Amino acid sequence: MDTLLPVTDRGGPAQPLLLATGLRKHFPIPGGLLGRTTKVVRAVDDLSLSVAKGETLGVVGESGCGKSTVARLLIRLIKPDRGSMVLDGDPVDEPHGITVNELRRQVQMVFQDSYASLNPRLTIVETLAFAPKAHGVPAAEARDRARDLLAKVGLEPSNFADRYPHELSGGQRQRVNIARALALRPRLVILDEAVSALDKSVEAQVLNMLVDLKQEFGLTYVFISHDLNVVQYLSDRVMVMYLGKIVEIGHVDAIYGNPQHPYTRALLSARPSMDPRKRTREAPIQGDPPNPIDPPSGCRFRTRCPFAEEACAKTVPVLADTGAQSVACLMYVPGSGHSRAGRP
Ligand SMILES: Nc1ncnc2c1ncn2[C@@H]1O[C@H](COP(=O)(O)OP(=O)(O)OP(=O)(O)O)[C@@H](O)[C@H]1O
Repeated sequence: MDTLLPVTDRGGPAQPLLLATGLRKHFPIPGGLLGRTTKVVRAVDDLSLSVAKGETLGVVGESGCGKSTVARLLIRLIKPDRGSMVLDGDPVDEPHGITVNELRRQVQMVFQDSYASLNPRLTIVETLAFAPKAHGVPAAEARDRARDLLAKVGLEPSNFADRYPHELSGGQRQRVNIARALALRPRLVILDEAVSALDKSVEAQVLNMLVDLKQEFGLTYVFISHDLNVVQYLSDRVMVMYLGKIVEIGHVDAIYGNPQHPYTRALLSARPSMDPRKRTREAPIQGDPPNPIDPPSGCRFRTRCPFAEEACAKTVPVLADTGAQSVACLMYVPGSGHSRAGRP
């Protein structure tokens, strides 16, 4: 079985809505004499993923591991150095496949900062009608649609349509951002820490709204968050990133119930659990991630891994299918040279 393809609950491979292969993004750092680029930040390195129609793919990992860079690559806010993407069978490739403009219609993004994302000079209804008008929807229809969308995100149109962003609370503004993301009837919505700035009670309301909207509009989500509990609640599958790479990916129950990569195990053990019986005995993760300008050779996690051996410095582990999930660790590769190989 191709380990990158998501698996439906019935066990068969699901049709990917978005397939990204070999994405790489290295950010040059100007330095030295004449500002020549001498070093690069390896933000995302040869990363492949697929998102199935109708699923929510959760993305987790420590700060700086490349989650937002993946999001920005998927919507082409930034161009990959390498790699390709296919949206519902069509390559994202000008001039032969679908254009970046079309990609950005079908794939929308919601960011964390609800205020910075909105134009302070536009009323809410103008904000929501803006993109549809730019795509040729007549003004009156665009405004009607905007009012409908406001109602869908729980904001009474007669009360909110003519307000400005500064007159709204953070939760209300984020509802507007979500409505705006839906205005062009996208198929995939990428939520990058979209609920992280909200109070817990508001966050819960917005999460439930996201679940309802997904159902009503037949959406697919990529949900990026540092909050492991929220990711577990919302996701069908979860992708765990470390220093620009996927270390583990699979069904949410497999990742949370039986994490296999030493990094995933350490990450999950660090999360607060209300139930003392559910606290794991795993050693918490030590230290900070290495500098992405000069990542360790072989496995990038080896400098913090309790199971690291010489082989881990020599071989870059690729994702290996272990059944319910895929894991990039030599311990899961028989004959890899790791003393625990095949019996981690
Ligand atoms: N425009 C840029 N120029 C240089 N380096 C960048 C740029 N954007 C991101 N980076 C670096 O790339 C790496 C990945 O960053 P990214 O924002 O994708 O991580 P993240 O997992 O989303 O982090 P966080 O959870 O803190 O948002 C980091 O080391 C970051 O400093």
